[in-house]
Amino acid sequence: MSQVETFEFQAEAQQLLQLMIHSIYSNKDVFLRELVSNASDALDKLRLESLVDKELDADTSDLHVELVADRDQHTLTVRDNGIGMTREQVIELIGTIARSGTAEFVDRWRQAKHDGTAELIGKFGIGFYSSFMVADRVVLVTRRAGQSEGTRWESTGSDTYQLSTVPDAAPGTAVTLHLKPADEDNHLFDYADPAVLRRIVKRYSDFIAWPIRMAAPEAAQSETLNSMKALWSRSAAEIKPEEYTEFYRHVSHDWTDPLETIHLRAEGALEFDALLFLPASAPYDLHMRGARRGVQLYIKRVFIMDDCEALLPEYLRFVKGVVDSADLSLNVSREILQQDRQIQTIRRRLVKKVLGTLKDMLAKDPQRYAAFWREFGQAVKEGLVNDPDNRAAILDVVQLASTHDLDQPTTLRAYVERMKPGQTEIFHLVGEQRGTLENSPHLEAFAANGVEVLLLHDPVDAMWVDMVGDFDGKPFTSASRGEVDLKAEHEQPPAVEEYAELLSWMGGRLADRVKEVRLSSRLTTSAACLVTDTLDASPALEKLYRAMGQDLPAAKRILELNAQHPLVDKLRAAHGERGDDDGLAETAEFLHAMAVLAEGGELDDPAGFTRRLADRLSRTL
Ligand SMILES: Nc1ncnc2c1ncn2[C@@H]1O[C@H](COP(=O)(O)OP(=O)(O)OP(=O)(O)O)[C@@H](O)[C@H]1O
Repeated sequence: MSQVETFEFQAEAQQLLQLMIHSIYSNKDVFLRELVSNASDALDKLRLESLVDKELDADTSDLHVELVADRDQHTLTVRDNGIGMTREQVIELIGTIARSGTAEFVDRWRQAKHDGTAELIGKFGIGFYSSFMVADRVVLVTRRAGQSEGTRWESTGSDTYQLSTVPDAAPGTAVTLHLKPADEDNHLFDYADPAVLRRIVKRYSDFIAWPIRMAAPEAAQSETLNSMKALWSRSAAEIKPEEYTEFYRHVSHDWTDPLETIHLRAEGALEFDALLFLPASAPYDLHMRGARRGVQLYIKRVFIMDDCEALLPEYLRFVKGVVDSADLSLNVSREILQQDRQIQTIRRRLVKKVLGTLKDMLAKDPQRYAAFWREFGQAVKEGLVNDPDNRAAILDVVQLASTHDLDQPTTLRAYVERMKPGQTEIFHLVGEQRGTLENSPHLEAFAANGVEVLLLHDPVDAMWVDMVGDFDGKPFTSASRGEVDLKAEHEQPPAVEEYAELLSWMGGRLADRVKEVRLSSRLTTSAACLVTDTLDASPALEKLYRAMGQDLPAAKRILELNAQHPLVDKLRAAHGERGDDDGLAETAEFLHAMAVLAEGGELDDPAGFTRRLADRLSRTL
């Protein structure tokens, strides 16, 4: 054997390994599912690569996974004759946490001092490292298809691993676990016992498309442990819920149960099977750029690719599963797929099916739907912007916070049913913080008149609400834009003439910041608020565009004053007596600053504001 070199695991990989070794995760059997899953992926990859690259020197005549249990040595080997890994790949894939964002996530998780690993494990698959739940030493020997030499990797799961070159390695990958002693109280079984292995494979890996064989010491022939039936091609009536769950875990690398299973079999002109899942909780990278998305694509049971983006729009990126089409060419590439008419038709069907499933869930099980919405609602709302064809179906399943009941989000349908006689618009208020919205001065007259307002505080809300226009013929109208006309009975007509001079003087004084100063019909208790002119973009939308790197010039707002407020009334009287002086100008500035703060905005000169306010207050004492 060649020289042995020692390497250090990447720091985050070490942390993850420690979590595995000291795992309190009770179900240790799942290590085998992870290893078989990796082996099955490696077989898929080799078959695909040999189809694409006719020159590849690889034998694909008997692709399979093999379990070799040695009770005397107390070892278990999981072997595949799949694609294998090069030395560099072993270092990259096994020595580090390769997937972007995962390392950062583990770090943040540790810093937040979360205890327990079950939840962490649920956030993303641990894969190969789960071997260290059951073994105190792991040896991996692998040879990449087309290469002449193999690589041996060995580790006890501490800080380092050893690498060496193996000239005569068999093609594919063999992982040998030096098993920890069985400790059934701790759910650690004898994984060199064929009966235990049979049970685990049947339970977790039955649907794997490749044979999983076990050499039977007493018999000449090895036995195949799994039925190998592609789950999606079986009829839904004969599939047990556990089978769906295990399949979900296999495709999603999630260790929890799916929230919903969608099994679709399309027949006729375009034939395809789809088995889709809605996860119970969002992955940590749901809102990160470049996160993995899409489902697996199979063509006539042959695995073609993971993360096939062309099959589902980005706003449904959390959907996991498999699509198997009967009619595509095996030579497809990602670029071709985007253009392919059949793929587009399948995609349309899948989107309709997913949105239809959401609608049913909302009607039949609102509580479960609420859990779904908490996790994925923000992503679904992106569809209102990006998928105009399905806008109506998305609007049907949207849940929004509302002043009607601050603890329970509402559907738009329920809002419309509660609209007051004569109310023709759906009112909403967009902002960044839910709390700021709830207390916003813009809501005062709405509250006084019992008119419900939707509180939209997700970044994407600012975008869709302007784009969508209406629901059920009722336009979306911002509570902080243009004039409001609530036709309140108690309201006194604003004393426009009395205020004309004050308004025009203040308009001049604040001209660099506001378009106009006018009397408000939306305030009952606050002195002032800022509103957006009818055709201007809301500040939330401006901010969103800026965050996306598009510089939208800031539109000036309109300052509205409450004529019933003593401060405004006294300012009018003082201005009538004294005209323009510095003290009054400062009060005008204060009114503007208060309006900015009340809607959660930022002052241009917060330090100057507090200095002037402190001066003022000290004079009142
Ligand atoms: N038997 C194998 N044959 C070839 N490559 C493998 C094998 N086992 C693991 N790998 C490579 O190592 C990578 C890391 O494996 P690991 O099980 O840690 O994570 P994963 O399967 O990618 O995802 P997850 O962590 O979500 O399970 C795999 O993506 C694959 O590229």
